[in-house]
Formats: sequence, C-alpha cells, structure tokens
Amino acid sequence: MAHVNLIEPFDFIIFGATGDLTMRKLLPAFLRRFHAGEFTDDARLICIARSELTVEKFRQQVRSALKEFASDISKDNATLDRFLAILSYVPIDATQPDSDWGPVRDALKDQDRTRVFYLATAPALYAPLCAALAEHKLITRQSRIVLEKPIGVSLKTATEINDGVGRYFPEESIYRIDHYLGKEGVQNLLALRFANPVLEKLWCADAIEHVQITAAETVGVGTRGAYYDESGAMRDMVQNHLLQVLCMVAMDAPASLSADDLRNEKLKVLNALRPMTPDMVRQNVIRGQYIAGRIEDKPVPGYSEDLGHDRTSNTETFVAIRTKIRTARWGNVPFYLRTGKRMAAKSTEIVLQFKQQVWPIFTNTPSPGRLVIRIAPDEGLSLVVASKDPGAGGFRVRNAALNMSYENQFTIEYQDSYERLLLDAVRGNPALFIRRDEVEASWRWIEPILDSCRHSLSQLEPYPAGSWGPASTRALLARDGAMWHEDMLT
Ligand SMILES: NC(=O)C1=CN([C@@H]2O[C@H](COP(=O)(O)OP(=O)(O)OC[C@H]3O[C@@H](n4cnc5c(N)ncnc54)[C@H](OP(=O)(O)O)[C@@H]3O)[C@@H](O)[C@H]2O)C=CC1
Ligand SMILES: O=C1O[C@H](COP(=O)(O)O)[C@@H](O)[C@H](O)[C@H]1O
Repeated sequence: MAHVNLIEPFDFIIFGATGDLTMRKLLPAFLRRFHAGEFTDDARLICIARSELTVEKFRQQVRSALKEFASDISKDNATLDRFLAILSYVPIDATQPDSDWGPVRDALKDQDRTRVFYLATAPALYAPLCAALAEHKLITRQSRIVLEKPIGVSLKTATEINDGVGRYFPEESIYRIDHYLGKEGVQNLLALRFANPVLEKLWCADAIEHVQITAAETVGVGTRGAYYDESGAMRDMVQNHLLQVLCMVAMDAPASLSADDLRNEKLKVLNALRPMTPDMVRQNVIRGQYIAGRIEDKPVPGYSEDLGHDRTSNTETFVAIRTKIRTARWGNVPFYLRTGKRMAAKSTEIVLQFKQQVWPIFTNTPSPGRLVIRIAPDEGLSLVVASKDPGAGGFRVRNAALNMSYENQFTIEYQDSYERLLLDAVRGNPALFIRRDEVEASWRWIEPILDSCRHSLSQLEPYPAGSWGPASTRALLARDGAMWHEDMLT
C-alpha cells in the first residue's frame, strides 16, 4: 500500500460543478484520493453552478459520472456513499448581483480552515467571481484560488484576467493549473535530467540533433465544439501544455525544486523562444483540420460534421511548429512541436534525436540513437542505441531499444494528474502551477503566430481522421533532414 500523507480538513469550493471538467476529471480525482485515505470525511466539497438542483439530485448526477469516469473505484459503494456525503450543492449565478450567497457563507463558517476556490467556468467569469467572493467576505488568509486554462485568449485578455484576479488574491495564492505538469512523465524530466549527470551532459546542442514534442489524440472535439471552435489547437494545447513541456525539456537546472526556482528557469526558456515574423510563420507553422476518416477501423466524421455547423470553420485542429531556443545550451537545435485531434494514435511523447557520429567506421550506419520519453499511454522511456548485430558473417550494426515502463518498474500512485494537482493546491504547494509571468510570456510568443494565421499566412490544410496530420508536416522536418518518430524504422 502506497504511503499517504493525510491532509488536514479543508473546504474546497468548485464553481462550474455541473460542467464537463468537474464531472469527468475533478470529482473522480477527489474520489480516488479519498479512497486512498488522503483526506477524511471532515473535508467539505462545496459545489456551485447555476442549475437549480437539490443536493440529492446533484449527488445523483455525480454518482453516475463517477460510475463512468472512476468505474473501478466507484464499485466500492460504501466509499462512494461516504464521498457523496461530503458534497454539497448551491445554485448560484455568479454574474448576478442578487444571487443568494447565504448557503455558501453558512457552509464556510470555519475561518481557520484551508479554503480553495476552484474556477471551472469560462475564464470570462474569473474576475467577476473573485469580486463576488470579496464582496461576500469569503476570502480569508487561508484562501487560495485555482484557475483553469485557458487564461485568456490573447496577451491582453490574459493580462486583464490576471489583473482582475490579482486585485483580490496575492500572486502566491493564485494557482494556475496546467494538468500536463501533473503528469508523471513530465515531472520525471526533472529527475531524468538533473539526477543523471550522464544524461544532462548530453542534453544540449553538442549531442542533440533535434527535439520532437508530440501530443496526439484520437478523440475529436466531442461535446466541447463551441469552446474549441473559438480556441483551436494553438490556444487549447500549444499556448499552455506544449510550451510547459518544452520548458521542462529545455530549461537549465533550477537552484532548487522550490516553486519560484523552477518557474524562473521555465520563464527563461519562454523568453528565449525565437520570435516568429509573418515570414517565419509561413515557413515554420502547419495548421490542419481533420476531415472524415477512420480511427481504430471505425469511420469517424470530419470536424465540420462534429461541430454540426453548415458553415465552414477556419479553426485548426492540428498544429506543427518548428522553433529554436536562443540559448547557449540549444543554439541551432530545432524543436518541433505537434498536437492534433483525431490523429492516428493517442501519443504524448518527447523524442531527443542524437547526432550522427562524426567519423563512421562501420560499413553500415543505422540512424543515430534517440531517447524517447513516453508521457502517455504506457509512461516510460526508450533509449535507442546502436549495437552489434549478433552472430558471425561480418560486423553489422543495428539499433536496439532499452525500454523502461513505469507500470512494470513502479507502483503508480496517481492515475490522473488532477489527483496530484488538486491536493497540491490544498496543501499549498504551487511548484506545479504556473506563475503570471509564464502565462504572459507564452502569449507574447504565440500571439504573432495567431495573428499571422488569422491573416491566412499559414493555410489550413485538411487531414483525414486517423492520420498523422497534413502531408506537409513531413516536409517541415525533411528540410532539416529529419523525420517524425512514427516514420523512423527503429
Ligand atoms: N472540459 C475539459 O476537459 C477541460 C476544461 N478546461 C477549462 O475548464 C473550464 C470549464 O470547462 P468545462 O467544464 O468543459 O465547461 P462546461 O461548459 O461543461 O461547464 C461550465 C460550468 O460553469 C457553470 N456556469 C456557467 N455560467 C455560470 C455562472 N454564471 N455562475 C455559476 N456557474 C456557471 C455551468 O453550470 P450551469 O450551466 O449549471 O450554470 C457549468 O457547471 C473552462 O475554463 C475550460 O476551458 C480546461 C481543461 C480541460
Ligand atoms: O487541456 C486539454 O487537454 C486535453 C488532452 O489532455 P490529455 O491529458 O488527454 O493529453 C485535450 O483533449 C483538451 O482539448 C484540452 O483542452
């Protein structure tokens, strides 16, 4: 049984409690940690949304969501019932001044408890919600606020949100969540790099030819079409998740694992990203949109059909970007970022492609080795190295992989990154959350790309569902003499 650190009783207030994120991710994550014994029945989860529901009706909805999204653990009916008893529900329209906040005030009588407000609503509500919390005197010294992504849709809107929330909460109490930072494989980058001097010595332009960061999904936009069509892959995935992973891959060693030391190093990477002029966007950014195709041998509709619109949309469901990081460590090394919906496989991974040997002495030369860091599925590592082909008959060299899978090697403690992050917010550990200046630096780099795309400098290319994106994605790497991981033989 994994060791658990019991958390003191706390109050956790979720705004947006009837929404997709709460039902699919937040409450299943809480149930798992409750089941693991990380907190007890004294904790309170106060759930808020506009829908006029009784607490019984709300708990019924949660029960069926948990049966679906935590199907293993919710079989334990006794634990499930105890967990549901911790939940209360208050119907409030957070934007209406005449809403009755009385039940929330009553539920939050204990001023000394840790209090976490979690905003799982549209980001436009973040600042008004904070103002309402202040007006109703609900913000205590023990209060923190968690903000879901996206923080804005541009630098300007992100700054407005940060200012709006910052009026009521000090920066150290603001937890901007990026669930990719809660993934084991992403955190393991710290251990892999900074606890293995041998790897860290190779982690630079001297040894690395290029770096690929991929977050490919087989799912489409599902029920989130209205949000997604406004957002697109660039805002939904690149501005936050991919750039955070890039920071963890490219940053220098922090002085310590403290939140600010980590964030300072990540910020340096964001500030060192080569800015994109419109010309560079044309040459280094591919945008695609899925059309009908097949996934796991079943036909799936295209993006327009998924949206149910009769108009065409100019929103990208796929992005590939070639960029560089202007630091002594990385010099001229290309970083390729790629994400898309309805792709050939669910695969979140980082590939560090090593350089070719300078003076080949063998009659055959396999492609240079690489390190593959699998974040999902099947978290683990593969180090591809050249090896002598065993047996007689000449000296031939071929690649072979050293594999490590987390599942075989360790007991995995957190199944979903929200499990760790929610409880980090309760414990007051902000290391895996994003600081204001990081969010704004990300927008500063992305915005010129979005502007150029809006002016159609990067055309939207169709790709069949179930593929690896538009055909031109290969050419983006081919011009550096490189290829995407799935095209490599071994
Ligand atoms: N879903 C996901 O997978 C992810 C979502 N996010 C982010 O999380 C946030 C929520 O997303 P998601 O759950 O998908 O969105 P949904 O649209 O499914 O849910 C929004 C929630 O907000 C509530 N709400 C809306 N207006 C008000 C209001 N005026 N006062 C109080 N409650 C209100 C809605 O309930 P009601 O209608 O009953 O009021 C509902 O519970 C967004 O910022 C999104 O970008 C981030 C990563 C992934
Ligand atoms: O934040 C988001 O992430 C998911 C992908 O997350 P993953 O953990 O399954 O890789 C993505 O589907 C969603 O569109 C986006 O908002």
